[in-house]
Amino acid sequence: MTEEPGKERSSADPPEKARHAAHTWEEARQAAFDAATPIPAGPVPLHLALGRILDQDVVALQDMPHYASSAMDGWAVNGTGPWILVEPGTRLAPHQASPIVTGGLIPPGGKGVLRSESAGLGKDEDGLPVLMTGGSARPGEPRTGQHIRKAGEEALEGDILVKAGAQLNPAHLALAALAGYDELPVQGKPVVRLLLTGSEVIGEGIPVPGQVRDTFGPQLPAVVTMLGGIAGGQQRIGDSYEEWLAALEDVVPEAPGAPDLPADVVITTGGTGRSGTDHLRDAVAELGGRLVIDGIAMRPGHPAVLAELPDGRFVLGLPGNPLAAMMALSTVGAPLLAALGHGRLPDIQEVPCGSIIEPDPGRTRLMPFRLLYGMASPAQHTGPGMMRGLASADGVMVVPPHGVQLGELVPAFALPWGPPIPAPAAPGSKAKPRNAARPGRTAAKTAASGPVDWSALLG
Ligand SMILES: Nc1nc2c(c(=O)[nH]1)N[C@H]1C(S)=C(S)[C@@H](COP(=O)(O)OP(=O)(O)OC[C@H]3O[C@@H](n4cnc5c(N)ncnc54)[C@H](O)[C@@H]3O)O[C@H]1N2
Ligand code: MOO
Repeated sequence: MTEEPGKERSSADPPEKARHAAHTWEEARQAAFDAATPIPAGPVPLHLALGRILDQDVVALQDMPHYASSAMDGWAVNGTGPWILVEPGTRLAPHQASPIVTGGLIPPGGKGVLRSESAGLGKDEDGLPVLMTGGSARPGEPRTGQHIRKAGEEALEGDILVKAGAQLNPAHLALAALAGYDELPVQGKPVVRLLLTGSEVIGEGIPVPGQVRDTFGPQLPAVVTMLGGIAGGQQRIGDSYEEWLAALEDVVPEAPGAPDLPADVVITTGGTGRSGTDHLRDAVAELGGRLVIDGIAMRPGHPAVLAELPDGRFVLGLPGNPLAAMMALSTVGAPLLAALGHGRLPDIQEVPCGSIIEPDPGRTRLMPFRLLYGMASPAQHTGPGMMRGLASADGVMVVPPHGVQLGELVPAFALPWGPPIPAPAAPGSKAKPRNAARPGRTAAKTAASGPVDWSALLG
């Protein structure tokens, strides 16, 4: 059941930090998915519409092109030459011409365009300037309609230019612009702003003792995008309650170029603990928000929080420890962004486990793994504050509290940036090293008698 402590609290009645009922890992994913409804479709400016799913057909608002124009630099002419020259834009009577450039509006009475390289200027018997064919002109040039782009030759008013459901590519955007659109109706997609907290966190350079380099700024916008969100910029704050409160009221992106769209989700990093410097829950409560998830029985990432503010924004509180944060993002953020973006609850696959993993009663462990001979071996360097193990991982095992036996199938998920988890071998077939059939190799002898723990090979 979802606990909602924020609802009963007021700022005069500070929340009790120590008490909360953690969701199981499975409950937390489902609760995050169920908390959100798909964001309705709406118009977005063309420059932000790339990759979005078109919600309604784009139709031609008028004939395209909407006026007849010249396809060549030269002369708009009426009838046969020689032609008397008149001012550009005036109606052409038979045997009259006026200069025109490529794309120029064909004047009334213009029947064709004589290319500049097919034309020559001369004088008539009265000594007045006239235009004649010459140069590379072919006999009969220009024919009626020659080198004129007719109105409506690309589309007639009302024609469907792009069908609803298309994922908008750059050419779609150009076509919409050509048709006169400034914005397009697209399916909703969550805009995610990041609030990175911690006065010890520095954004550049080599950290001295007591400082840490920010791991979230370089990775979270990309991961948010991979999970189907729109990275909407980020703000950094220190550790004071006032900063937390002000920023949660309105995250002001510092990153230049962030799309100027209201946030649907604010992802915070740090401050999920229960010490005097951890303010997430208090700030959410003071803003009148409700906690959807307050802790998950998993490791790492157990202090993760999901809250909903009265204005409808979700706040996803990731723990400060970098690996813990990524595991919390995979558990809560991925389902939340999927639900907001019209998607399904992300899939969980199974992979044969390449090690014995002892029980850890009461909590799920999320273990980045490496695939060795088709089996998942826990990666090294996977402390909650580390990134090295995740950086080389092939996926993440979801190890149940009762542990896993060697060779047993264990639930697993792919990394947003990684390859899909390979389908496990058919029942009855044994996971074997690729060289198992070759005689004389140690692997061949051992694989024949059952699964082998290859994790010692991981460096
Ligand atoms: N007494 C207890 N202490 C802690 C518990 C607990 O149950 N009882 N849980 C631990 C676990 S597990 C986690 S996870 C963290 C949660 O910490 P917070 O979310 O409050 O985060 P901070 O305390 O602000 O930072 C934790 C850690 O992460 C580093 N950090 C913060 N931001 C960044 C960043 N942008 N890039 C890299 N590293 C970052 C920060 O320096 C800290 O080292 O609480 C444990 N403690
Ligand atoms: O579980 Mo914490 O979330 O270890 O790092």
